[in-house]
Amino acid sequence: MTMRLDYLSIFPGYFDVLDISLLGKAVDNGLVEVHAHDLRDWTHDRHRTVDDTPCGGGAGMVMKPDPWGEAFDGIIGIEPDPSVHVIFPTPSGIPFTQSAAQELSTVERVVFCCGRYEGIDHRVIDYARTMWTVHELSLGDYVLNGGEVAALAITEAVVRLIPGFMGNPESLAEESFSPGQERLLEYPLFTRPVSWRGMDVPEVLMSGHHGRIAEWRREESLLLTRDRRPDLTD
Ligand SMILES: CN1CCN(Cc2ccc(Cn3ccc4ccc(-c5n[nH]c(N)c5C#N)cc43)cc2)CC1
Repeated sequence: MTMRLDYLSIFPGYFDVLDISLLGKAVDNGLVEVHAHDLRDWTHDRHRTVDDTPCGGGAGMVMKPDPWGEAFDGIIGIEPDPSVHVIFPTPSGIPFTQSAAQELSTVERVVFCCGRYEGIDHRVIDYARTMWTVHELSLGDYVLNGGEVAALAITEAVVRLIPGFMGNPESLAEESFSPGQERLLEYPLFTRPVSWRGMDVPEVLMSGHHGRIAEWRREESLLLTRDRRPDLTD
């Protein structure tokens, strides 16, 4: 299966980065195809206007619905198709999780709608919900300037789960936050040299005793999780 990824944004250049690193390999291997679109291509005025003042007053600007609607018609089509998943990154979205990434990794077509300013006219989201499967997702409780960085993060989390993408699929199953995994943070990692600037790799890791190593790693994960993410131990 090839996953088609579309990105709608007034900064389509954000997505040039998808041509490099592992994601670039996924494109070369035909696992994903990536299409970035400039929302301003669906404006008709000289200034290529995509925003206007908020109805009801308030600070900042809101993205006009018209360019989004015309872009949807051109990129996705005018017929409803629930197999198309449309993602609106937004501060008011549902927190994006590994299980959401897992679900999205089986989808054949994903369209990211990257807002800017104070957000997108809500009728765009309401319209999209009548046509496709819509996800309003948030990366976390902090404020970004737009949806592009979130779209890149969601893309990386999803694409790496596509069968055939990662060389060693077993490593995915062991990762924190993977379904079925106990929700623990990763233990500390070490590699050569064994001694570096007066600090040594923990002896147990050099013992070759797999049982003791597994025990040490679990204990470290438990300590770290209890210290940094007590919410995961509920
Ligand atoms: C009246 N006021 C009341 C406060 N709001 C809050 C607000 C709304 C938008 C923006 C900027 N922005 C525009 C599109 C867009 C998409 C995603 C994100 C985003 N931020 N953080 C995440 N985890 C994100 C994700 N994913 C931010 C975005 C900033 C602040 C404005 C209106």
